[in-house]
This record gives sequence, structure tokens and C-alpha cells, in this order.
Amino acid sequence: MYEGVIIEKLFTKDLRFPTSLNSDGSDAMHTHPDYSCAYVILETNTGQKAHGMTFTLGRGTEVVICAIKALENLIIGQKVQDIYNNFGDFWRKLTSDNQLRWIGPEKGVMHLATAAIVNALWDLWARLEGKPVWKLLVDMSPEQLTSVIDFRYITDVITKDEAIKILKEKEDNKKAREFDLIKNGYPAYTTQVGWLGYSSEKVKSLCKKYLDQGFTAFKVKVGQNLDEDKKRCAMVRENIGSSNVLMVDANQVWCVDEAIDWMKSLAEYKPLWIEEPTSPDDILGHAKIAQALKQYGIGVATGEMCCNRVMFKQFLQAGALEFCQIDSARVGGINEILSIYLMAEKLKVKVCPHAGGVGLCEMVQHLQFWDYVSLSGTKEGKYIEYVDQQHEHFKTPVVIKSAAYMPPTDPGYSSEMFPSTMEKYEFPKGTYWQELANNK
Ligand SMILES: C[C@H](O)[C@@H](O)CC(=O)C(=O)O
Ligand SMILES: [Mg+2]
Repeated sequence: MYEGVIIEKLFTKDLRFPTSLNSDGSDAMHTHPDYSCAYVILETNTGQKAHGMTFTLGRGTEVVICAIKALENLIIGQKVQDIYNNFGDFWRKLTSDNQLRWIGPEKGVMHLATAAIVNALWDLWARLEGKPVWKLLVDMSPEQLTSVIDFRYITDVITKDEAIKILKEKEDNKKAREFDLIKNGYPAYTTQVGWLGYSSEKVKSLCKKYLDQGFTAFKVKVGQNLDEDKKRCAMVRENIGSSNVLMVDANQVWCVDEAIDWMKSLAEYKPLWIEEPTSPDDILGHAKIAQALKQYGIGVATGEMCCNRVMFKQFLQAGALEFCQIDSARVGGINEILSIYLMAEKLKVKVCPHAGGVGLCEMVQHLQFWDYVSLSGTKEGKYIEYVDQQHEHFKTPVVIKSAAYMPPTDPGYSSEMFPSTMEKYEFPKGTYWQELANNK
């Protein structure tokens, strides 16, 4: 299959959207984010194109582009058959270049670059198979699926054989769950109501807007000022009512003990979780916070900036998170994310993906759909994050009905953006940025 198909070209685009102008996407740590992405287009000798990306916040996207270019020679000239016949081995080659790994390994800018390329490779595979990525994953046998994963460094928690066993145990009702997914979709929560820079009036009216659309779970940003947080949480709680779900997200601003104290003060608003209370690398710190907040019914959520499967492994082993927030544009793309899902399933931790960023909703839905149909087999107590930003730039944007993600049918990873978007928002030569520079 795919005989003679070779990856011939790799293009990159530095795409930036001026979201900081309206505080869209703002939080206590990232007060002025310009939602951006390092975007990759692969082209084969047959003319097939595929699209992938990793999410960035504006400045620094050019550094990720540089790292993607450093990996380019590992991709160009590859026969796609060789990649997909042994994707786990290929993924290891991509992350183990004996010189490049020194500036990682498997973390930081190099791993963001890996994610962008690997996401494009999955888009390509799904297009060649004529399926959306979620269906490509669902249709794989446990043996095929585990063959894409590099189990190095995680066999103390899960081996390939164990993973195959877990997947086999879930095979019986897969068809029924796939029907359910197509009919009812997958529950979403929204963060759109609560970006930190939004005024109280705006938060209030957005609560109403998303309640009217059927949302029952809402996330707000906290962490800059305790009195303001109390007012905001009280107001949101009053607007969404006591039976709906509230989550709060501090985006890493606190020290460990500060996080515990701050959250004790917000406990009366009954948040389901506190997200990223402290440094994303502090596993034992998160464990301490989780332990201290258990009595208040507040769980710890983290993962959107967790750099690789080894860190996730330790978070899971240490009981440092109750909600595991994989991110489709981090770690080394789908191959590595699948290993995190498998560890979370084995250690009975809920996966609630992060999606606050460009294209993250579009991509991550595929993974959570696969998890439901093939792995965890349940949606109970789980949500995919939804933010209502930049969807208009995608050829196949997410479809949300009654606060549920509906599975896409188009082949690929839903990651393709319009050429007109690139003409306008490529930095710095796109028309939007040129006009801005000229008006200055
Ligand atoms: C800077 C991003 O918008 C970040 O605040 C997103 C995030 O933390 C989330 O969606 O969760
Ligand atoms: Mg977050």
C-alpha cells in the first residue's frame, strides 16, 4: 500500500493571530497571548498534501519553525510505507537524532517541532486511508495501534503486551460506542467565558450565551488577585447555578503552599478542579496540592505543558493529578499521546484534554473519540475543552451540538487551514501584519 509514495517537500508557516488585542486567551501567566502556530505542510511526489501544527503564543514561533527545519532532512525523501509500517521506530528516529537530541531530549522547542511534524504525518496517513484520524485509530487492531508507540522509559508502568491486553478487553462493545459517538458526540466544557482579561460584564454575558447553547461546565482563569478571583468565582457560580460545573485555572502562577492556601479560599465556590496550580514540572508539588485539596473536593488538573510521557508517567504514579490534560500539539504528537492515554487508563485517571489554542479543539477531539470507543469506553465525568476561537480559519472546523463535539467525517486530522488565512496572518509578511506595520 502507498507504494512509491515519497514525502518530497516540507513547508513551514509562522501564523499569528492578534488575540491579545481583546484579551482572548489571557490568563494570570500569559496576559497578552497572540494565538499562533508553527504550521507544517508536507507534500508527496503524488501531490498529496498534509497539514500539522503546534500551538504557540506569538513571539518564539520563529524558533519552533527553526527547529522544524532542523528535523526536515529526517522527513524529506522518506517512503511513506516505511514510516507507517513501523511508525514507532520512525518516531524514535525522529526524536533520537544523536546530535539534535542534545537540545531536548524530548522536551522544549525540539519536541514542539516534533509534534508539528508528527501531526502532519498522521494527517497524511488518514488522508491516504480516506478516514478521519479518530476512525483510523479506532479501526487499528491492538497490535497495530501499539506498534506506533515507543515504550522506552515507560515499561515500568505499562508494557506493549499489557497495552495490547487492555485494548483487547475493550473490543467487545466498540461498535456500539462508535454508534453512540456518531449520534450523541462527546461532552465539552468551555473556557470562553473566563479569560482573565475579560470584564465582569463580558463574563456574565458569555455565561448566559454558553448556558443557552447547553453548556453545563465552565472554566475561569484565576491567580492574579485573590479578592478579584473571589468576586469572579462568586459571580460565575451565581450565573451558572449550583448544579453546573466550575473549573479554575491558574496557569502555573503559584508556589505549592500558596496554591493550597489560595484554593482553600476559593473552595466555597465548589470548583471541580484547579488546573496548573504550580510549575508544570513539579510532580511532588502537585501531589502535595492534590493531597491537601482532597478534603475540599477539589481535584488537580494538569498536562497542557507537560513535556513528555516520562513526566506524565511520574505525575500518574505519584497521584499528582486527578484530571490528565493531554494536548494534541505537545509531547511528540499522537504516537506519544497514545502512550499517555494507555498509562492513564491503567492507573485509572480521567483524561480531559486541553484545547485552548489554535487548532487544538480540531485535533484533540480525534484522540478523545478514540479513547472513548477503543480504550476507556466511558465518557463519565470527562470533557473535552472548547474555546470558540480561530475555527473560521479551518477547512473542517469542529462541530459542536448541544455542548457536545460531533465526530468529523472528512479524511485527515482536521488540521488544514485556508490559504487565505496564511496570506493574511503569516508573520511578518501576511497582509494583516504588513498593514499593522505600515500604520505604525
Ligand atoms: C494562553 C492560553 O490561552 C492558556 O490560557 C490556555 C489554557 O490554559 C487552557 O485552555 O486551559
Ligand atoms: Mg489551562
